[in-house]
Parts: sequence; C-alpha cells; structure tokens
Amino acid sequence: MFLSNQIGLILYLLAAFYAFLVSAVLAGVAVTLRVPLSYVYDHFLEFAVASGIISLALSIFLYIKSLAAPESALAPGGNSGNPLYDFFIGHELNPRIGSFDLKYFCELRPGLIGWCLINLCFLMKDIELRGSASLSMILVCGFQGLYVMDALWHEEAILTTMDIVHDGFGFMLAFGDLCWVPFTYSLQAYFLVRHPQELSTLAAIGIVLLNAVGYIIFRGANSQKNAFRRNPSDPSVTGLETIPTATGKKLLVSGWWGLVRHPNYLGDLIMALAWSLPCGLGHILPYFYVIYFTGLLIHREARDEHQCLKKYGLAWQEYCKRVPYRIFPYIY
Ligand SMILES: NC(=O)C1=CN([C@@H]2O[C@H](COP(=O)(O)OP(=O)(O)OC[C@H]3O[C@@H](n4cnc5c(N)ncnc54)[C@H](OP(=O)(O)O)[C@@H]3O)[C@@H](O)[C@H]2O)C=CC1
Ligand SMILES: CC(C)=CCC[C@@H](C)[C@H]1CC=C2C3=C(CC[C@@]21C)[C@@]1(C)CC[C@H](O)C(C)(C)[C@@H]1CC3
Repeated sequence: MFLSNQIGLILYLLAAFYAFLVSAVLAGVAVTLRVPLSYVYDHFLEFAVASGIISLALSIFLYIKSLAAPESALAPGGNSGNPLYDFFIGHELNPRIGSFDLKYFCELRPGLIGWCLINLCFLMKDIELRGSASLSMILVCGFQGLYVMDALWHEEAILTTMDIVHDGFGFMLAFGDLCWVPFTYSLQAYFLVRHPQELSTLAAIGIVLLNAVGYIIFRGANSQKNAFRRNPSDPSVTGLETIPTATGKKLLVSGWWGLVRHPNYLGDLIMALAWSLPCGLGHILPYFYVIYFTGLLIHREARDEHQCLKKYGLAWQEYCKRVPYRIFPYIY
C-alpha cells in the first residue's frame, strides 16, 4: 500500500495543480464568451442536492465494491461488522479502479476546484447585479483561491494525512469531498451576493494581514513537518530540537511545532476567520465555516493525539509536557 501510494505520488505530483490551471483557463473562456455563470447562484440548491445524490451513489458503489475486497484492503476503522457504520466511515481503505485511486482523486480535485468555480459564479452574479465585484467579494474569492492553489501545489502532502492513511472511503468522505466542501465552503461568497458589504481600506488591509499571518503559520508548520518527515537532515530543519521515539522517528519540539501541538490548525483557523470578516459582523451565516471548522479541527486533533499516544507512548507524553497547548497558545 505504501509503495502504491509512492507510485501515486509520482503519477499525481503536479497533476492536480495542472487540473486547476486547465479549469481556470476554461473558466476564463466561459467568462469571455459570456456564458451565464450566475445560473449556478440562481440554482444553488438544485446543484447542491444533485451533488449530494452523486455522493450517495458513489458511496453505495464504494460499499458494494468493498464487499469483494480482500481483508487486507479494508480500513481498520471501517471494518466493524455493522454495515451501516462501515458504509458511513468507509469499508475499503484505498479503493482503486485499475491504478486510479478514487479517494486520492476525490480528496483534492473535484471539491477544491469546484469550490473555486462556484465562488467564480457568485462573483459573476455580483458583477451582473452591481456592475462590478465588491472588495469583500474579491477578498473572499482571492483568499480561498490561494488556499486551494496551495493545497493543489502541495498535493503530495495529503498522502500522509489521516484521511488517506487511516480512514476508509465511504459516505462521510465522499459527501465531504464532493458536496460539503464546494457547497458550504463557498457560503461567504454566496452571502455577499445578497448582502453586499462596505469595507474601508483600513479594514481590508487588516483582514489581508490577518490572512497573511494565518497563511504563514499554516504553510510554515506544514512545510516544516513535511520537510522533517521526508528528510530529518534537511538544512531547513537541522537546527530544530527533537525528541527521539521508540519507533525510530523523532518529534519536533521547537520551531512551529514547539509553539503548540497543532500549529497548522491554528494557522488554518486564523485564515478561516479572515475569510468571514469581509462579510461584516451582522449575520451568522458567513461564520458557519469558522464554527464548523473549529469543531472539525478540535475533533481531528483529539483523534490524532490518541493515535500519536498509541504510536509514540512515553515520547508523546514528554512532547505534551514540553508543549502543553494543543491549538491555541495559553488557551487550549
Ligand atoms: N480546510 C479543511 O477542511 C481541512 C484542512 N485541514 C488541514 O490539513 C492540514 C493537515 O492536517 P492533518 O492531516 O489533520 O494532520 P497533521 O498534518 O497535523 O498531521 C498530524 C501528524 O503529524 C505528525 N506529527 C505530530 N506532531 C509532530 C511533531 N511534533 N513533529 C513531527 N511530526 C509530528 C504525526 O504523524 P507521524 O509522526 O506519523 O508523521 C501526526 O499524526 C492542516 O493544515 C489542517 O489544518 C485538515 C482537515 C480539513
Ligand atoms: C461534515 C462532513 C461530511 C465532514 C467530512 C470532512 C471533510 C469535509 C474534510 C476531511 C478532511 C478534509 C481535508 C480537506 C478538505 C475537507 C476534508 C475533505 C483538504 C483537502 C482541504 C485543503 C487542505 O490543504 C488539505 C489538502 C490538507 C485538506 C486535507 C483534508
């Protein structure tokens, strides 16, 4: 499985970013040809329901396919014997059709690129209604577009995430990737079409700075860990303090990973806030993402702690002593 992931890494390495570029060019052509992209705004619910139905159909297919899979191909967490639970969590770990890895493909491309395209459709609706896109809309679409490009550019990093290594591919991830991400992560842009906001230059600068701080922490932490895991002698991480573990792997205790135990989540949450602020403080809808995402990351952090404690035992306890806060320094 690890070897096939490595092969997938080579095959997929830059393909997701290219897929984004191709989609961007096609979207540019559609805008130039005046294709009425605002149709997606007018029929948002219908598109969301259709994508929910596609996710359900895909999950049923995945579950039926998993029944023929060998025991060794099943996900540890999705092999409880309860068909409903396994259908939801994902019975098979990395379902493939030939060499095409369905989970790896779905995790990044359709949801993330779809999210940007939906945002573009909302931006076009804004232009259609008011003659030009508002500064708030430009900031939201710009920040989220950069986030997606970053994820696609660092595509290989998802090969080591819990979703790929540990979780199965079932309804939860299929629905999350194909429906939840594109249709709920775009709610700020959706909100701005109906509720345009006046944003002062000073407020806009403040929000841009907040997003930049979040991005520096998020990218710095993820890149530091990825570089360290790929090659602990990488010059960018050689000066950092580490704790040895019984598995032979080491844990970083300085740099970003000495600030809190999940600095990447901290940066991600700061960015999430920066995406909501352009929508003003008058409505809860644009803050849905920050609230949901805080819950998701707190739950994810607890699952990861549990796995790391199992994997690293005493070394993890030592890490927790040295770096007492999980996500928010001096708070949590
Ligand atoms: N926008 C969204 O909807 C979502 C975004 N994300 C983002 O995705 C990114 C990846 O997150 P996720 O996959 O949850 O987990 P992480 O990238 O945080 O990976 C956790 C793993 O990192 C390793 N690790 C933990 N502490 C240390 C340390 N001190 N030194 C070295 N290695 C350590 C451990 O694995 P090991 O030791 O085995 O290497 C641990 O299991 C994050 O930035 C997150 O914010 C995640 C979910 C949803
Ligand atoms: C409510 C519900 C159905 C939740 C399912 C959870 C999923 C929405 C998330 C689980 C892990 C995710 C990741 C990303 C998007 C959200 C889901 C699918 C991700 C692709 C976002 C961009 C990041 O840079 C990432 C590539 C690291 C990330 C991977 C995990």
